[in-house]
Amino acid sequence: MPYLIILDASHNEISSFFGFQPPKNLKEVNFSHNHMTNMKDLSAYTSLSKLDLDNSFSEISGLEQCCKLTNLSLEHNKISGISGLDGLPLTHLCLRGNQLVKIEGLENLKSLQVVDLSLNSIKSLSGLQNLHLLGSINLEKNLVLILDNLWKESVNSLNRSQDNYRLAVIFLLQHLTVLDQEKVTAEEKVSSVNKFDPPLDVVAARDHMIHLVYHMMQPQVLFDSTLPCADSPYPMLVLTGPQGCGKRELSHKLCQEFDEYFAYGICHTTREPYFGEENGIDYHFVSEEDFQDMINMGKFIQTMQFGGHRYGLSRDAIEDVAREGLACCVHMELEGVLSLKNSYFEPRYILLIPTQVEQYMNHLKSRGLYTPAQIDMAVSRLELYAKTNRTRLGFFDNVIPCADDWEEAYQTLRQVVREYLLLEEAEEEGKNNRSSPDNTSTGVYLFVCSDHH
Ligand SMILES: Nc1ncnc2c1ncn2[C@@H]1O[C@H](COP(=O)(O)OP(=O)(O)OP(=O)(O)O)[C@@H](O)[C@H]1O
Repeated sequence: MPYLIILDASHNEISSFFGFQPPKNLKEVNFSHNHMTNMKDLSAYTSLSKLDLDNSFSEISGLEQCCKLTNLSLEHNKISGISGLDGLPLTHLCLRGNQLVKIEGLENLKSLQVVDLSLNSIKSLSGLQNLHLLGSINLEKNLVLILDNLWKESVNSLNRSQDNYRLAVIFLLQHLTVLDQEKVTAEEKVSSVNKFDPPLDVVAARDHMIHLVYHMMQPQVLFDSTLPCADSPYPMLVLTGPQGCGKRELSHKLCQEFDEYFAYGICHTTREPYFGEENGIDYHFVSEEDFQDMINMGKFIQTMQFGGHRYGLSRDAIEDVAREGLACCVHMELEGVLSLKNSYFEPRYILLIPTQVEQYMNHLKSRGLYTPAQIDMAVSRLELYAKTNRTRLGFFDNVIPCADDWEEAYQTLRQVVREYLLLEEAEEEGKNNRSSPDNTSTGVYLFVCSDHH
């Protein structure tokens, strides 16, 4: 039958495999449900595009030359390892009901769109990560319960329960449209990203929500930082920028020089103090447990995780400063800013951004506090700040470039703050009219009334 195109010989008792002259145009063959045990070389069947071989094979072989094979079903065999498929143009592959324990040998099947690996003993999903066209996968009835061994660390650490399974797989295989025979919905895709790699705004919104709810569960109190009018919120100054960019030193310096206006807001952290740092001056150094207790008691305005430690600005830290009649000056990373922006405080945000990457790296190295990985992380976050500044107009009230020498940056910062405080104008006025009362001493008032609001 030289013109045979489709052959269905399924559900018979055939034990020998392809024992006939290869018809030149044979495209689809179904030999499933027979008694075959060994695959054989099919290099002469060059037109084959669809092959069903549900039998008793324990190994895949002989398909290497089938350069048109797009659909292959090896359902219900005894295959314990995937091999011999490299480079085939397969789009559909079914290995349901075999003895697979891991996913291997698929990395070069770049055209794969639909894969059925159900009813095996697969424990890990690694082996699927580079299949960018994969839209449908069936993993039902496997051991993929504990998704360790994954290729994304965020999922590795978070995903330990069956509940997370579906979202974790959807997150890892972002092109999926069908998982375990169920359509992947847009909501699931969003939830999976929000769970395993949430955008900064989502993290900030969650952080704010937690602190707001815990705070609302506490008895209500009138705070010193609550000014009587909504138009004049309590004044705060936030210096932000990547780790070690100098914002901490500049905040301290600013609070020293402008001590009639600002005091340093002391955050809490769970990290150990560095050499020379003092509890209650640089940070309140607390245990993980105490930090969590403070969250539960609604003590924080915002918190963030950074480098494996937690940081948080407490209401009391702000209150301590407000009680003195001063504005609170704090420094924090971008995530902290995003969370604080959700609160009712309306600080001025000043971004300090290192302009010389090399210099910034050397500075971090010279501090002797960070591992190379931490330095890389800090440097990679430069772009995050730069991008936020580029894409979110007005997100930062001022941007001050800083190089190795912070004196120049401080002078710019100082000038910016003097403008906020309307000190120049007040001095000018004082010069012009020496007899008028000096209004520069009420720093809080001036700070609020500047052109920002
Ligand atoms: N409450 C907070 N929310 C968000 N970020 C914070 C908070 N408190 C501190 N940070 C920031 O966390 C980062 C790590 O702080 P840490 O003091 O451990 O690092 P550092 O190496 O001394 O860096 P830096 O000199 O910038 O403070 C810093 O960028 C710091 O500004």
